[in-house]
Amino acid sequence: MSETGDSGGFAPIQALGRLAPYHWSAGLVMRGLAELRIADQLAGGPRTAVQVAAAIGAHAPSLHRFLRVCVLHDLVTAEEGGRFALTDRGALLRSDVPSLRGFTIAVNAPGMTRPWEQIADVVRTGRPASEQVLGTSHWDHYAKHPAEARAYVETSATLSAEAADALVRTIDCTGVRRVVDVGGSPGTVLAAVLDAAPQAHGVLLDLDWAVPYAEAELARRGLAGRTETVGGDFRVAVPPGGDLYLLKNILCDLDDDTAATVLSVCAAAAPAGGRLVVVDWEDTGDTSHVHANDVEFMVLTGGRVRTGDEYEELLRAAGFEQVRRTRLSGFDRAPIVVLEGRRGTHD
Ligand SMILES: C[S@@+](CC[C@H](N)C(=O)[O-])C[C@H]1O[C@@H](n2cnc3c(N)ncnc32)[C@H](O)[C@@H]1O
Repeated sequence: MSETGDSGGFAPIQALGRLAPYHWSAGLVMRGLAELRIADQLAGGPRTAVQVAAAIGAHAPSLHRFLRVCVLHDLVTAEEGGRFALTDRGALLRSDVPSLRGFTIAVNAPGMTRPWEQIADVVRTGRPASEQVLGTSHWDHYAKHPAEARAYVETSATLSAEAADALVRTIDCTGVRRVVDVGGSPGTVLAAVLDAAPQAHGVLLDLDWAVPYAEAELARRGLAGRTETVGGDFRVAVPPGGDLYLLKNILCDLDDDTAATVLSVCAAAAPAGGRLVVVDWEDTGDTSHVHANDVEFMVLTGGRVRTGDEYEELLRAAGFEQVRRTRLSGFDRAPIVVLEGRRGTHD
């Protein structure tokens, strides 16, 4: 807000009027820009809508009108001669460099946006909306919508890469022989652990639809010979005999009862003394970006972001002892906690 009480040159009511319409929001405009691969076309320099439309096979007058809305979200700028230039923000939607293009498409896909349309109901009832609006759970929706699944998995790989590198600097991988990554697709985290533990073999469990993505990634990383993949439901069973069980960003998607079930399933599969490592968003008490993730889980799956104490309590209740807690460095805006426990010797 400026000193005069304006917001971006608008009176508050006008500013809110421009913020309120969901379908004008940066998210959906970015999704259009990303799907049309417009940023790729502008990466080499400013071009007119006619030039871009010819390259991407679009209706030039409509593209021109759409690009003017992209200007409002600082994705492009309008230049002389009717040309549009890419901004630094818009460049993050290119498809030919590591970018947030996949993320933008994935988080604005119907599997995510349609449950969010029920936000008032979710808040009223305390129940997630996916089943009600999609007719299936959040994760099973991907089995029926491969394009959304692909965008989600690509995003997951991009977003997990940095955390996976931080994780292998945080936990001790010395002497690990058999790592079981529970809900591990697309394999980014398992690959990082196996790179840090060259003596280890890896097993990745995920839902059937997600397994091929993990297989492709593990093969791409040259790890096909050191890994096996299993399709299944971690609420029912996980592969036995691991000396290290990994659950990264799994508990945040689960309500307390299901989280307790999954941890008990892991405890039953692990040998006495077997290690469990939970890596997840942490509610540190301060308002942070993690609270947006928290509401996302509330809406989509009924999960939630927990405090370190809450995670620790879940681990201990499932029979994991000697619980140690640390945090991944470099994730201050959305803290990520790491809890390590060992399965007790008693059953
Ligand atoms: C938020 S992602 C985390 C992926 C990975 N651990 C990471 O951090 O990159 C959750 C994963 O759990 C898998 N998943 C969800 N429900 C599952 C279930 N009931 N059984 C097995 N996997 C499941 C999803 O398919 C997805 O790959």
